[in-house]
Amino acid sequence: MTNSLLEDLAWRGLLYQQTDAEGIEKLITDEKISLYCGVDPTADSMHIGHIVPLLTLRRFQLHGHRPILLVGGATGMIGDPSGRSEERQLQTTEQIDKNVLGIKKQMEQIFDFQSENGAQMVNNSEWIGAMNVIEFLRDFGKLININYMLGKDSINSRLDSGLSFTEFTYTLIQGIDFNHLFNHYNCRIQIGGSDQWGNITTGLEMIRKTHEEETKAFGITIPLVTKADGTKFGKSSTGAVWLDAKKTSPYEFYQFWINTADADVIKYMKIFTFLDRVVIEDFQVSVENEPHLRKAQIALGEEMTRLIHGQDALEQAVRISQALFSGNLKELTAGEMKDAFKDVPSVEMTKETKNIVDFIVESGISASKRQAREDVTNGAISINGEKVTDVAYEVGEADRLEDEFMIIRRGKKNYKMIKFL
Ligand SMILES: N[C@@H](Cc1ccc(O)cc1)C(=O)O
Repeated sequence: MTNSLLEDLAWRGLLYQQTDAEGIEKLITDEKISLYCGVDPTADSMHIGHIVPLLTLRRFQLHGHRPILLVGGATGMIGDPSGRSEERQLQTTEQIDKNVLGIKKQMEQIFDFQSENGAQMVNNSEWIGAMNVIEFLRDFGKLININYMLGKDSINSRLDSGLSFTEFTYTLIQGIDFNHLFNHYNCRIQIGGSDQWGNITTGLEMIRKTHEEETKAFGITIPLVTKADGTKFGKSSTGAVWLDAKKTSPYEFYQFWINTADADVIKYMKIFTFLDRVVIEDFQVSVENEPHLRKAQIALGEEMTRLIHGQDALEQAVRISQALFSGNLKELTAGEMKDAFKDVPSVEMTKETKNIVDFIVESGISASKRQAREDVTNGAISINGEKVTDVAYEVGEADRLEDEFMIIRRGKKNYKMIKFL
């Protein structure tokens, strides 16, 4: 292979299927092209699984090609059956409008919109929303055979478990999108996750049937990101890892990457970061020779948190992580503290002032009064990062952060959040 972009993509493990590898290589070597990837507004934020094709598109942009970012205002109304074992719940128009805004904002962060090959954002409701049913059936439905559709994995695999006519037609809508972008934006390639193969090829079929000469449009899919231990990629202890800081805080986001297993970290660096090959190869050596330093994990956490949340949020995430590691909580603000301890067990207590010994028994920190007294005198108890060694200490207003909560620790690692009612 002589095309440096494709070589890089192959090295990163980003090429799963290509409709015509030679054709694609020739096309992007000879010309700067436009190419697209779509995201349906199924939620008001994307999660990290969504960004793999988008980051790939960004790699094309860095090589001079123009990305077209499609938000599926129309397809989101239908629901893509690809890769799903069950029919989706329909969403309301209001929900979809809200989701579209959230997703657009996140796309804007990843791409450059200013340069000569600046990204372009489109919403398929622009052309699908205006189409009437006769037009749909005559101009597009006629191009595709039922038998051809039934051959698609996304459809075939759902025939027994149930597939509505609505989701059955989804692939035609995405096909119309590709055809539309080919006609109006000279869009030559569609990129998607491996589950999008069927939808991408429907588009190519439509383009082929509506254009006389041999057409020059292609599809590329990207492999599903997997984990070496066989569990599902992209989940933290609390669920999906979202890009929206309100759903997954920058600290949690940073932690997710930092906790990557040695067996996965280099693979993720290749897929998710824009670090150069030589840099990643150095990290690979580090993972092999000095894995305890976790240099690669730290770099991955930094790259990803900076990319999605910016430098300030990254620095804050690092600060929280260090404070937790050293046990020195005094450096954290109340807000950071809340974020850092989101997952520790919590108990609810009333706001009345209480003696420390009673307080830690009642909150379940120490098992008995005798134990509690011992813990306090031994210096094993701290409130919001500050040791309390006086058994006569009265826990009160001054110990409540934001008048709402408190972090109490027994020993080195036993944290509890007290929520005041
Ligand atoms: N079907 C894609 C999203 C998409 C929608 C419309 C398109 O034209 C392209 C892609 C998905 O679910 O991930």
